[in-house]
Amino acid sequence: MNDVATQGVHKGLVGVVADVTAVSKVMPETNSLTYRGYPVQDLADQCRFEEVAYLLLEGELPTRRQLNAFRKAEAAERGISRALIRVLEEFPRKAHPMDAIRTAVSFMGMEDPEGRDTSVEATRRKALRLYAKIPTAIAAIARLRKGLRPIRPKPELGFAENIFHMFFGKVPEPAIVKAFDASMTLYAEHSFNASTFTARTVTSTQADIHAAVTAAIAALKGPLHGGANEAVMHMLKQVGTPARARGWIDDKLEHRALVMGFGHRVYRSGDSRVPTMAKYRDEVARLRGGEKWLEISRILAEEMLARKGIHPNLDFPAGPTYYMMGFEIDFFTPLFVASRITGWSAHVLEQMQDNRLIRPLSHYVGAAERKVVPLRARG
Ligand SMILES: CC(=O)SCCNC(=O)CCNC(=O)[C@H](O)C(C)(C)COP(=O)(O)OP(=O)(O)OC[C@H]1O[C@@H](n2cnc3c(N)ncnc32)[C@H](O)[C@@H]1OP(=O)(O)O
Ligand SMILES: O=C([O-])CC(=O)C(=O)O
Repeated sequence: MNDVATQGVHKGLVGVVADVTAVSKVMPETNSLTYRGYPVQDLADQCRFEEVAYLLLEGELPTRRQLNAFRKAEAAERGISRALIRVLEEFPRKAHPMDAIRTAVSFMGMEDPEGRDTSVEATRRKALRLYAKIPTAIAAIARLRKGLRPIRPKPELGFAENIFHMFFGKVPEPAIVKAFDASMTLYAEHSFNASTFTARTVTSTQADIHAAVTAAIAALKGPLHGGANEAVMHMLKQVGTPARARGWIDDKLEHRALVMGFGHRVYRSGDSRVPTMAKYRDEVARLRGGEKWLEISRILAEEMLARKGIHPNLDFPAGPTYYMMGFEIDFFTPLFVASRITGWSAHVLEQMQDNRLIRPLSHYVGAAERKVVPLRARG
């Protein structure tokens, strides 16, 4: 095998700057992140997710009047069609909800009144419909697979409250809603991560936003990306008790296994979003009696840093937070979708407005050129 590095190959596109963006800035040197110039921690603490969604889609934080109009428009689009519900009813009960929401978004594209219109104006309207309808579809998937009827969205509820209402039929206390809302803000956007880059690649072919988002959901599912928030909770449950945590990690590191929720391609000394998410996780643990998960998490993080020099990423505190809120583990990555749809849409719009087909090169290392032997002579 040739030495690929000497051939100009950037495996995994490590270190490659593929385009410019004005959506967000990831700064590993200071462990910080801004959305359109605003520090993500400040957005999570001081704004509602609806304001952040508006910021990502429109480029500026909304005035009160703009926010009211945006909320109204979103609330009016929350409903999903009977046809989509019938499709969801047919899905196998054992289907992973990420596969179900990926297929639901693909179906929404076929139903959308502007499905084939790839103008910027139509794409902006479709982005709003996706942002409004995705939570409704995810909650319907959660209910239907238990044999329960979906709960209709309530237009008078905020984005976060409405998700709890559609999943559980009730809205928890404000501190839990705030923690969830902050997680939506923290998950919303992160420059050219694998799923966003996938959405931009699909958009670069002039395919429509539903195609781009369907592909982005497929990319987010993997455990090296969004799927890690589910893997983290499975891992914490497998560890089981704080007393077992050090032995568990000894075993993993001895076998050179990945410890989920740790490491990051861009951040090397800590993920900008972790302290804020950990603060809300700790509050949820206090309210829900989940201190055991905090103690296991503390030991795993301490050991990973001391022995491997690797820090946790956002999925590490987010996974147990969703668990303590009562969500089933295989809905954690779909909840990530409900947030990241805003970042994906902002990137789709940005790509459309200054497009060039994304098409890198490859360095060939296969067989040398040879003659085709006809089938009858191949034995
Ligand atoms: C929202 C998000 O998508 S955040 C990311 C969520 N993903 C996870 O939590 C999955 C676990 N983490 C990982 O697999 C990786 O850290 C990734 C995929 C996120 C980043 O991958 P890369 O940039 O290719 O890894 P990187 O080059 O930093 O790895 C360096 C070394 O650290 C090791 N390492 C990195 N992460 C971990 C981990 N979580 N557990 C154990 N070892 C790890 C690698 O195996 C590698 O070891 P080696 O040099 O002996 O081969
Ligand atoms: O940036 C990445 O590679 C992954 C990530 O943290 C995200 O998408 O939020």
